[in-house]
Amino acid sequence: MCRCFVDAFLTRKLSLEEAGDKDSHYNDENLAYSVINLFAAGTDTTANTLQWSLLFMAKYPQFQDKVQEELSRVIGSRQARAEDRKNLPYTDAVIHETQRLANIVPMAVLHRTSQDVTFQGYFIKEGTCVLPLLTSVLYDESEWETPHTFNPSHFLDKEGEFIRRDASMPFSAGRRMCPGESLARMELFLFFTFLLVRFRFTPPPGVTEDELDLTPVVGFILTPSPHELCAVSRQ
Ligand code: HEM
Repeated sequence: MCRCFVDAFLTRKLSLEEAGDKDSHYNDENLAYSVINLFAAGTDTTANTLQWSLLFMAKYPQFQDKVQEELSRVIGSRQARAEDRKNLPYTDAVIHETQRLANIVPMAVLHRTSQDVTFQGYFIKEGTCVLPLLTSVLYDESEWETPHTFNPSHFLDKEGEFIRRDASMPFSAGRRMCPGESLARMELFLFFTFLLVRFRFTPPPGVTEDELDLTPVVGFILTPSPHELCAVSRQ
């Protein structure tokens, strides 16, 4: 019976051992690191992005209104399914804009050149550490109309249809870009819509929207500073 990633890994390990392969990559150390990677790379990132999305919704009620109007009109009070995304362009744009402005992995992950390279006239020696600064793309003033402001229109055309933007790369780019992108996008869509169908997010009593502070806590991942928000039932 294969219930999960760990079962699949252990089954493969066993069959390789039975076939006499004692030196495969399917060993306990790699199993532990893979599980750690899945938790570290796959849980914090999505949870953080969701925190940012709720903070943006509480701070900008005019955008929350539009998301909730679209959700009520298209799916009503039921839970969204993956296939609903194409019919929810405004909601999709809000999630993309959340990822752009939240910029949670600003320096992607450290890479090292495997050989000497000349890139755009710059010589980079083999073995040099390279940090791809995603901030430079996500906040690029030549790409975005209002790079430093939350603006879902960045991802909408004149008819209100969702548009992809090349400069939207919160998962980085190239061969080593995030392998969890499609899973993360699906999770963000399902969790965000689930919450917004059921709740209205507001600042707590006595706090204004303007007082919600978007300054991130700086670390390897940019997280929102701790906030209290109210989740008011809509049903
Ligand atoms: C909002 C969610 C997420 C964001 C913004 C994100 C972003 C990133 C970024 C920027 C990188 C670095 C890519 C590079 O080296 O240039 C990365 C790597 C990685 N991500 Fe994600 N990620 C997310 C969710 C996930 C999920 C859900 C998983 C797995 C379940 C995952 C697994 C990984 C792994 C294993 C790597 C390392 C890949 C490698 O070094 O080859 N991530 N992610």
